[in-house]
Amino acid sequence: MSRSLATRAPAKINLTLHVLGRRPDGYHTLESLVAFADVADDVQLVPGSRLSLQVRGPTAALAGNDADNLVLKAAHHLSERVEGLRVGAFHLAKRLPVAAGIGGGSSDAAAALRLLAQLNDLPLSHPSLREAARLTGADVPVCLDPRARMMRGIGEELGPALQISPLFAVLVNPRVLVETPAVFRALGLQPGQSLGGAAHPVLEMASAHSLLEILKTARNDLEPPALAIQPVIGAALELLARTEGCRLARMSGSGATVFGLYEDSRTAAEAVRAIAASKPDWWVEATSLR
Ligand SMILES: C[C@](O)(CO)[C@H](O)COP(=O)(O)OP(=O)(O)OC[C@H]1O[C@@H](n2ccc(N)nc2=O)[C@H](O)[C@@H]1O
Ligand SMILES: Nc1ncnc2c1ncn2[C@@H]1O[C@H](COP(=O)(O)OP(=O)(O)OP(=O)(O)O)[C@@H](O)[C@H]1O
Repeated sequence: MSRSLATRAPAKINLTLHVLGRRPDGYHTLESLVAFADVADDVQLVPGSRLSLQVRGPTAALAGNDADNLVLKAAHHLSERVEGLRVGAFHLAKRLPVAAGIGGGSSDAAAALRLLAQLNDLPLSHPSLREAARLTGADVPVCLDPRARMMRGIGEELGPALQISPLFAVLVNPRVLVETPAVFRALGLQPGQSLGGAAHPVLEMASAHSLLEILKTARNDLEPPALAIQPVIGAALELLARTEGCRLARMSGSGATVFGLYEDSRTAAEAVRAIAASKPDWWVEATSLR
């Protein structure tokens, strides 16, 4: 019997997210510095003759039907493109919040593609793998090789991996589901409309301190429309911003997860304690981002 393969599916954090316009097909063009957390789902693949999926874990019930899971969607896209693809039984341990702006489903799908690549001796740069990622969702390509990098276009244009100094972060999700299409719609851009405007600030990756200063000059353009849909996101941002040592509080992706950045792990851990004490039902995690 073949050995099972396993990988982690880390949360994706949009440290910045600038919307540049809306394409005639309705998708929005973006410029985003993406990083990855050390909180993650776990994906396992037991090689076998049939493709299947079993989802367990604290947030499994929120992830929808297994048949609609992005893990299977990605695997189907790849098997349609690679003749004789070896497959098997996927096991997903789901613990990341769902519909939360941290790309949980996208990262699971990308993890599944990595495992299929490993099983079939395909390099991560294989065109069919990249195509399967792109067809599965806008955030899947950046999650294929989960290291900090710039993401452009609608998510398919990726910059080189960036050696950023790990950032000490706190992730907060007020446990409301936010659907990505609704947030983009609430921006109110017309198909074909361009916002022009300043490109992303140049990222000098000298130190965590200078990166923080650069991040402060950027923004997440999806924050205002997401807050209009779910005002509790504003409360989460305020709570983070008020914790001692918080250098920056911002929303990730289309929300509702927000992140705070801190100078060190001690102040980050202290912030987790303070927020968890006042909001015991919220998801609050200390993590490093890289
Ligand atoms: C907001 C981000 O999380 C930032 O990283 C992503 O752009 C969203 O990526 P995603 O959730 O993988 O998005 P998809 O599942 O491909 O698309 C969901 C919906 O979001 C909108 N969408 C998504 C990506 C994009 N660049 N422009 C869009 O307008 C579209 O209405 C699309 O129908
Ligand atoms: N493996 C999965 N994990 C979570 N959700 C999934 C998965 N597969 C499919 N879904 C569906 O995808 C939708 C979006 O979930 P996901 O957690 O990926 O959103 P997100 O964090 O907002 O993603 P993004 O930041 O890429 O917009 C959910 O409503 C869920 O029904």
